[in-house]
Amino acid sequence: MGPKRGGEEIPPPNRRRNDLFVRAARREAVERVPVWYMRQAGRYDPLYHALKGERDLLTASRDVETAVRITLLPVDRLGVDAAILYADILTPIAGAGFDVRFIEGKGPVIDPPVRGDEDVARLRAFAPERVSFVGEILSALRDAPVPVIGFAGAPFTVASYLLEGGATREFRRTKAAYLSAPAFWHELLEALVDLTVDYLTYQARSGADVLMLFDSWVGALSPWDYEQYVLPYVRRLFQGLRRENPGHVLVYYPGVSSGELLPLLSDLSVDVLGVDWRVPLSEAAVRTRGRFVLQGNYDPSWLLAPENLLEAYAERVLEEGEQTPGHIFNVGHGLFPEVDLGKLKHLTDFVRTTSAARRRAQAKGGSP
Ligand SMILES: Cc1c2[nH]c(c1CCC(=O)O)Cc1[nH]c(c(CCC(=O)O)c1C)Cc1[nH]c(c(CCC(=O)O)c1C)Cc1[nH]c(c(C)c1CCC(=O)O)C2
Repeated sequence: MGPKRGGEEIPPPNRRRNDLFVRAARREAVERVPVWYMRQAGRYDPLYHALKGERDLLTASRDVETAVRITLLPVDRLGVDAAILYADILTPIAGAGFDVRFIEGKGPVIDPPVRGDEDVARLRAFAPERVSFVGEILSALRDAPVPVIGFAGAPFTVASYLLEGGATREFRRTKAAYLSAPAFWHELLEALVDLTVDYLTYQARSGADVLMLFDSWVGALSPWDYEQYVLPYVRRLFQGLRRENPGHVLVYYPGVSSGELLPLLSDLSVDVLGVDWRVPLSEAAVRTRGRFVLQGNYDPSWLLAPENLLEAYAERVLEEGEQTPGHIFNVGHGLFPEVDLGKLKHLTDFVRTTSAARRRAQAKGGSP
């Protein structure tokens, strides 16, 4: 029998054939830099579209067999060192009974959006069993060759979809909520923190090795607002996750244009911090006082460059990564559908072989 927590049996950890990602996240010695990509599910890959068919994302991800195959697709096609659950940050929001739709070219739409306390009550009534397909997908991935990343949206980023009803550039309703209805904002973010701790803990118990929190849009805030209206919830969320899942790797991605927020994050209880491409990794390490392994931060648009240039950029990112406490290669924000599968495979191979050669040269004491 495994250990118990809260009266519930905790399954033993998974054994992966390739555990490079987890070792790098724990700052153990690695023979090369692990690599995976945000939004790697495969919109650049015709096989992804064939597996998904005419279904929308939420419908396709409820089909456990399809979701498992899509989760593993980039592992097979690209040779990445981690797989990420095929779901969305709005999966639990749909599970809580909100009408969430993905509209081609527009992104997610929530209609009607959140307006009052009854919506907060709906979030409070969510239990992970309402999205039991997520648990089934992760259980089916216990034999996967690489670590599996479970994830959720962070309270601010999810609140912005809930309040705006969809994507926005200005975040006016979201900012109005914390500025002019702080009690409501507090109730909403508290509800999202609790929901997210439960949901990610459920993912860990179901088989996820890594728990990642996407806060893609916090870069829209000033450091003052972030510190006052968002950071306390992020902090509490990670404290809860650490308490419930002490053996799991925790990752925070503060998203696009978050460079000015980095100094505020250095005391967060996480192992890995995702960085966008606007800040060099060496500088991100200074801003976070060397507290984290850094993940990133290749501009996905560099994949539009010819292969020699695309390699030069990758080498630059690898060099920067060597000036941090540890590096996991990734894009600074998600891959987009126009990315060429062949070029992405080329980049992946390049990162694998180049970082291995650099490590070997360093071990011999020479310069790479
Ligand atoms: C902000 C955000 C969302 N979703 C997510 C974030 C955080 C990361 C980020 O900043 O990119 C996270 C996400 N969404 C999806 C995954 C799983 C697999 C993967 O990373 O490849 C993950 C980790 C599937 C998805 N989620 C979505 C798709 C594309 C639509 C589809 O294939 O049906 C996928 C594969 C749709 C989605 N979902 C969301 C948007 C803005 C969009 C549409 C925009 C776009 O097209 O790029 C919300």
